[in-house]
Amino acid sequence: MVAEKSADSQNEQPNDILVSTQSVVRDALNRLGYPEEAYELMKEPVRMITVRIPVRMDDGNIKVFTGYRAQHNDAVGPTKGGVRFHPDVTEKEVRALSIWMTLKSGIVDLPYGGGKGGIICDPREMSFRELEALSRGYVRALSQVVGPTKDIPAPDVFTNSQIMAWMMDEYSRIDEFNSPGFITGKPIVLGGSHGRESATAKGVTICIEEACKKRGIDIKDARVIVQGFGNAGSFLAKFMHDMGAKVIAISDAEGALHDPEGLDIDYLLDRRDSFGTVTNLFDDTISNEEMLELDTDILVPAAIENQITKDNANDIKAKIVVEAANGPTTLEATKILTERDILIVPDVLASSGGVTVSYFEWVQNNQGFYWKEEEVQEKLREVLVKAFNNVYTTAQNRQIDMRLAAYMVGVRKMTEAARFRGWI
Ligand SMILES: NC(=O)C1=CN([C@@H]2O[C@H](COP(=O)(O)OP(=O)(O)OC[C@H]3O[C@@H](n4cnc5c(N)ncnc54)[C@H](O)[C@@H]3O)[C@@H](O)[C@H]2O)C=CC1
Ligand SMILES: O=C(O)CCC(=O)C(=O)O
Repeated sequence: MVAEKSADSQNEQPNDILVSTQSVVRDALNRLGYPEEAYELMKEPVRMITVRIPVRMDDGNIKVFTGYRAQHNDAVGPTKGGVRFHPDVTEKEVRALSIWMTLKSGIVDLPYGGGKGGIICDPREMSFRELEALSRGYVRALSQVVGPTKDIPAPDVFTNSQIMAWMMDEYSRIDEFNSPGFITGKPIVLGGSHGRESATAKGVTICIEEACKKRGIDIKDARVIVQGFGNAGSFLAKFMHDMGAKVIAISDAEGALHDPEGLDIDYLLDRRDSFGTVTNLFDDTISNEEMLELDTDILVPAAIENQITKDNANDIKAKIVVEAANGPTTLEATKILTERDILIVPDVLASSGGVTVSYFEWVQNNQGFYWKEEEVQEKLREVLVKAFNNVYTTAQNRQIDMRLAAYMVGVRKMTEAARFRGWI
């Protein structure tokens, strides 16, 4: 098949996450023998919406924020994925993130396509009232194209259950109907699911357990480094600590903490703020860059994109890299790590616990009957163990890395659904 250059690849940057995602999607579809149309459909979201949201700030002035929602593909079912509030959000990033959501849903076999949203803002510098106005404004701007059977948002970087609650309330007012299934990651009293808050980290933990079995590592003796101390990273550090591993370093946007004897995770959890910042309370910090290169058994990037690149991949000392964050490792770095026999458990598999329990939440909202925490945990484990082994076996059988294997597993469901619908 001819490898045509996409419009984006003409301005290709080495760490351009959309271009690199498209190239792995193309490779996966080619290896599965799908025609070029499948790639044409998969390479971009079917719908990309830009919204402008005016918010009266506390100083009395109006500030107009830009937000995005990408709906990648709804061949399988409604689109689904988180909304991030971050100053570095870009349209291109949201497009790539929506493709990853389609892949995740395919890997864990959910009845969804991928979606993703973002607003360019810094919630760390906004008041509670301003954040509420922004969250409600985003939903008003998108109300015609989202909904429990169309596109279902959820939390992501710097958004949380309170923001989901405001968004659900705004949608319910517009819809003139109480609509808990419009959004997931809600507080329990508003129809949230037990286990959703820690679900991403729980899914990462299950992947670490499975990866350790493959590489003969005992978690009880293992040293772990976690980049990012927010929803994904802090719960993960706690789970690893409780399983007897030594969490020797953690970080946030301001820096990193390192103790070769193991950090006091319960103390750090107690002191972190709602944006996952804790290192600012300490003097003896190191940089995120230094932390990634420390000697360890397991490295979990759980913050942002493009953290492991060709510039530091040769200095990574971990035996296993498990990607809790979306897109933390570039393709060049993936190649280097794989050549060095470091096992990478890719984001679209490792972080799929979040959307899996979001699906459980949506199912519970739709049926109006709620499950116990143990039931959620049991179902999550079953889904993730199966997904991990499916991807691992694909990688072994085809002699390819886990990222490409995960994409091969992930693209299949959407492509088959599109074919049956007669779209390709
Ligand atoms: N929350 C969820 O359910 C899911 C999250 N993810 C991914 O996990 C990653 C983290 O998300 P959350 O934990 O939800 O976000 P969060 O907002 O709860 O925490 C983000 C953490 O990353 C840190 N951080 C931000 N910028 C950084 C930088 N430049 N360098 C180092 N650290 C930095 C923050 O200080 C904070 O500790 C993201 O890639 C997100 O897309 C993936 C699947 C689901
Ligand atoms: O819980 C969800 O629906 C989506 C989570 C998400 O945005 C992600 O996995 O990146």
